[in-house]
Amino acid sequence: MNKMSVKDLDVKGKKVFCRVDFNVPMKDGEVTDDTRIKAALPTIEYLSNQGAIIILASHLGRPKGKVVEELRLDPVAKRLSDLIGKEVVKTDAVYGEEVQEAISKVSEGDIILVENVRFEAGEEKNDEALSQAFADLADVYVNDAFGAAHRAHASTTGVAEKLPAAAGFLMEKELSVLGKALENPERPFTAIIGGAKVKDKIDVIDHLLEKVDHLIIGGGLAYTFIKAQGYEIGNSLLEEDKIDLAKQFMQKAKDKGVDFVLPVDAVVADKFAEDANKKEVDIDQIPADWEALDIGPKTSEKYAEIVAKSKLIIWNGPMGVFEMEAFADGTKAVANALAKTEGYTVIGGGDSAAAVEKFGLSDKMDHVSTGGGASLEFMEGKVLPGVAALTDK
Ligand SMILES: Nc1ncnc2c1ncn2[C@@H]1O[C@H](COP(=O)(O)OP(=O)(O)O)[C@@H](O)[C@H]1O
Ligand SMILES: O=C(OP(=O)(O)O)[C@H](O)COP(=O)(O)O
Repeated sequence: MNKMSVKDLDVKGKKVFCRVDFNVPMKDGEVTDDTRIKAALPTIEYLSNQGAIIILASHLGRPKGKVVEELRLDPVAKRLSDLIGKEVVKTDAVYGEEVQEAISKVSEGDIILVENVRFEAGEEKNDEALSQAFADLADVYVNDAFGAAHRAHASTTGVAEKLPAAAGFLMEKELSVLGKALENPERPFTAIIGGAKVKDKIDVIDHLLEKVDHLIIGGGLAYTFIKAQGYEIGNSLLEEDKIDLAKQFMQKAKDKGVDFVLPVDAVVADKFAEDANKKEVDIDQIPADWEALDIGPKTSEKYAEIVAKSKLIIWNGPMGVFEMEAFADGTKAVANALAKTEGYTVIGGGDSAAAVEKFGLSDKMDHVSTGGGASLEFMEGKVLPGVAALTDK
């Protein structure tokens, strides 16, 4: 990467404004999954050991420029403190005097976490004054928030333009793994795309068709393709206005010699519910009043075979409605196939990462990205603003 690394900075005794992605799931004021906090520890520990004064900043949820009590970062500060074995000073302010005062009271190696940056209306607007207020707190900037790198906000891009700005270790690792995978893939290279909406995955499918040997489609978005092949899909998810595009993708795959793989069978249900009546049918046999909520066993087997012989596999999006146990088998089967393969496996964040975690298979994957939207945009070939804003080497 041609961007400055945290390793290139002399941070001893310096104030470092470090953007992290601590947008973690919470319930009843407790952090329920600390994966993202753990993922930022190497950078935080390094800065601390180097004798920097660390001012951490993150968003949590989407408070839209207002203070939302449940979205305060106090539980996150507590969990970070437990993980790192050191006090973390949490401020109620996002910037300004209260934060300056906290900074003046701590010593080298100490850690401050400011309040949820999205409590400020200027954050998502990439407001000049807020960016400057962040810059005024510190000598240098480090961005370790890969999960928010696709956002051009005050704490991800604005402030980066005002201070020497470097990538943290998590940011570097994410970019390096995803970058290597896409630029110089080991072959056969397989991408598995699932989830709900074709609309959201158009760019990624289009970009991946230029790169992969096998493109596997699962989840709700598969049925627009099945419909495009001329089959009845009942009440399955359909984006009518994307049928033509689905046809174009299948044609493009043919032209490029890409193996475009669609479900051959499905688990159909008579309603969208855990206790629905369900049955397995071939893909050309979906009954008119039923909907396909998971890939079927033949499809799972076929996908697992492709995964087994691939050298590199990227996965984004579940194969079915995995939140309901009755329709989780397809997603489980694909997760297990990835866990078993000798190929290098990359999980593209979001729902797939949650699924892999739920099945207890995260440790079996080579790389589980901390960014859903960010890894998707990266896979679309887009420049991430949070990365572009960092200082060139
Ligand atoms: N066959 C299906 N029918 C309806 N929803 C599905 C199906 N397969 C997967 N889903 C849903 O897709 C959602 C995940 O989609 P996701 O990948 O997060 O993004 P997107 O909605 O943008 O495609 C999950 O909540 C899952 O329940
Ligand atoms: O959780 C996040 O997104 P993700 O679920 O797509 O990884 C990031 O923290 C970005 O949050 P945002 O989509 O509210 O900007």
